[in-house]
Amino acid sequence: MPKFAANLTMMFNEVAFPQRFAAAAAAGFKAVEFLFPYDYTAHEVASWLQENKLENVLFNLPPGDWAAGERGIAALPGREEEFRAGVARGIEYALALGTKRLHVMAGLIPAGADLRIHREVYLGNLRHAARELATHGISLLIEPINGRDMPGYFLHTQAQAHALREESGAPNVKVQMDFYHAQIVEGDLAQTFRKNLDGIGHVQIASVPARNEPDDGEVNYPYLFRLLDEFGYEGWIGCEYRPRGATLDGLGWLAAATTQGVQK
Ligand SMILES: O=C(O)C(=O)[C@@H](O)CO
Ligand SMILES: [Mg+2]
Repeated sequence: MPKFAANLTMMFNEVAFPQRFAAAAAAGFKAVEFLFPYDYTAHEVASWLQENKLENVLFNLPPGDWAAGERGIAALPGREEEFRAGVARGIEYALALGTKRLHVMAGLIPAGADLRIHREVYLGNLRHAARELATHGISLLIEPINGRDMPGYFLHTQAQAHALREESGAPNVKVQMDFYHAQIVEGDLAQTFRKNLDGIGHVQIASVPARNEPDDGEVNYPYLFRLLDEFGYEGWIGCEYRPRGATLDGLGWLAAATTQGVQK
């Protein structure tokens, strides 16, 4: 049965990050995801999860200098040492939080760069991270991101991500299929999901094109939720959207999905 996790980076921004855990739990969520926990100690974040009986289903490995505009370093030559240190830091947090999925961002590639070089670096880093994570039973996720929101990002299409996943040779490398990005890049969401089901480790949702609640725009989410159920998807669905107004006011879609028996 599809299960929904609140994305605390985008949702419940009415309150500061530490208070978003209680807000999500009060709204009925049993699980949360967020981009980065590193501004806080692992102990602090673990305590917010425990106090609110929440599971953390996903966060990202350190992405390089985010404030300076970096969006991951996994495909950037010359950053391998920093990448490995980031993997160790991510594992340290994942163990403290009980997290079983870590997303690794590939990075922005300069125009005209030799993509073969970036691909080789990326595969080498994926294999290293996957090996380290496997010893703790953690999956490594890679996510194609649309080039309108993130121009220059290395990974765009589902096919590209699944080809790299297979080439990594690591069974714990999975694709994070964000329906918002996938719809913007290529559409054909239902068939693409069905075809790649075994290689998908996490799903994220938002309306297209506004990236708000999944109850408007060009994607029919009630239909997709039913399909995910029929296909036997057992993973989490991260609600990675920017609420149009107050987060609670926009949760009607979740109540409807729950009533229809989508969420258990
Ligand atoms: O943009 C997305 O979609 C993401 O999931 C990123 O926030 C990277 O995790
Ligand atoms: Mg996403």
